[in-house]
Amino acid sequence: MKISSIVLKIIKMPLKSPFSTHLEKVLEREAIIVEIRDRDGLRGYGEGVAFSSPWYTEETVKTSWHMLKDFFIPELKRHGISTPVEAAEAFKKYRGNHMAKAAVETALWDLQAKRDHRPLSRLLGSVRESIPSGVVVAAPTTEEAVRQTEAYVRDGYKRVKIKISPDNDLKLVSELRNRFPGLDLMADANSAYSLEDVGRLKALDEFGLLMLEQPLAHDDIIDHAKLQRQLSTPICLDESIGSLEDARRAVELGSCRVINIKIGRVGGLLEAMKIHDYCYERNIPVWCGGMIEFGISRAHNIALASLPGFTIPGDISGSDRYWTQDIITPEIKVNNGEIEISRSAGIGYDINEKRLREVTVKEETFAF
Ligand SMILES: O=C(O)CCC(=O)c1ccccc1C(=O)O
Ligand SMILES: [Mg+2]
Repeated sequence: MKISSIVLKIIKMPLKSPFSTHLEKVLEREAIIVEIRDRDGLRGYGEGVAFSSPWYTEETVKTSWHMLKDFFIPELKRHGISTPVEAAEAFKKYRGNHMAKAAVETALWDLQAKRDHRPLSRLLGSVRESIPSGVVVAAPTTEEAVRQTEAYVRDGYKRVKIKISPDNDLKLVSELRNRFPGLDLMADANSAYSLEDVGRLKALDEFGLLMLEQPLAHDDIIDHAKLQRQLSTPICLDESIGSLEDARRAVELGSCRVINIKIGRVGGLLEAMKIHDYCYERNIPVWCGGMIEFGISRAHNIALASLPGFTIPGDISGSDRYWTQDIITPEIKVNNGEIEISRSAGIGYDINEKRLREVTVKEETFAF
């Protein structure tokens, strides 16, 4: 199997409603689509999940494009690499830029599974038929958050995550708890707190949250360990975990009891699976994080989240959570809180070429 060409695209689409956090208000999503074609005519797809500005991690759409064009695609070409495991190995010599690496690596996983005529979930080792679906509420006011939560619970979502900061935490969490006493509810702070807020965070212990995600700094595991010792609510780390080594250090220090795995944040599916395996052996629950993504990345997330250690519903919602129309067909649907795993080869969804064309703002082809 040899790669014949790689096509990079930037797409842009407005969100159905704003995604509000204390760090950023996302109104519109740009992403990079990677299409890898082989000499037999098969096509593998990946999605670069960096945002337009570096508010969540240091990468952006533009830095990802630069890394892909000037380093990662030439690296594949130079060494005749066509498998995801070889690509992950070759990319190790370049520091960081995990989302750009994952965009290519995930496209190669899709291609590999299509070559093998198997669903990607099966290639990764899953036997599940469906996965439970969770949703994120990131509304600008408590009233709006309550309204959205009601609608998502009615739609069947099995777990709701809210975004909190010192500006809204106790009001929002207590209001939702009053209205939905039995709901599987968790809160993500995206580093809105410091150890000085330990009193505020201890007050949240009363509300039976499934977990508290990334309360402290994005690059910290020391203070999180100090905080975890004072909280009964499990801490889940997101931003702090960029690799298996990060996960090992955080677990050994007691910085968290749960890990959010995002394929883009950790540099690809291979590293994501290594973190899963490490946690699975130690009975540490993991779940699959979300990046307000389009259907290609969502499909890769579904395959990953079908592995046995993913015991908590992830931030994997239906295509209609954010988009009036997705770039894949069929769109991802949530039925009774579950997403069925496609039985088709690869990611299991086709590209909606017409929709993709409509939203493409930049395109470049690299011949091999
Ligand atoms: O994809 C989703 O549904 C939202 C997931 C989410 O909360 C999120 C979205 C963008 C950036 C960071 C985060 C996060 O988990 O911290
Ligand atoms: Mg998070």
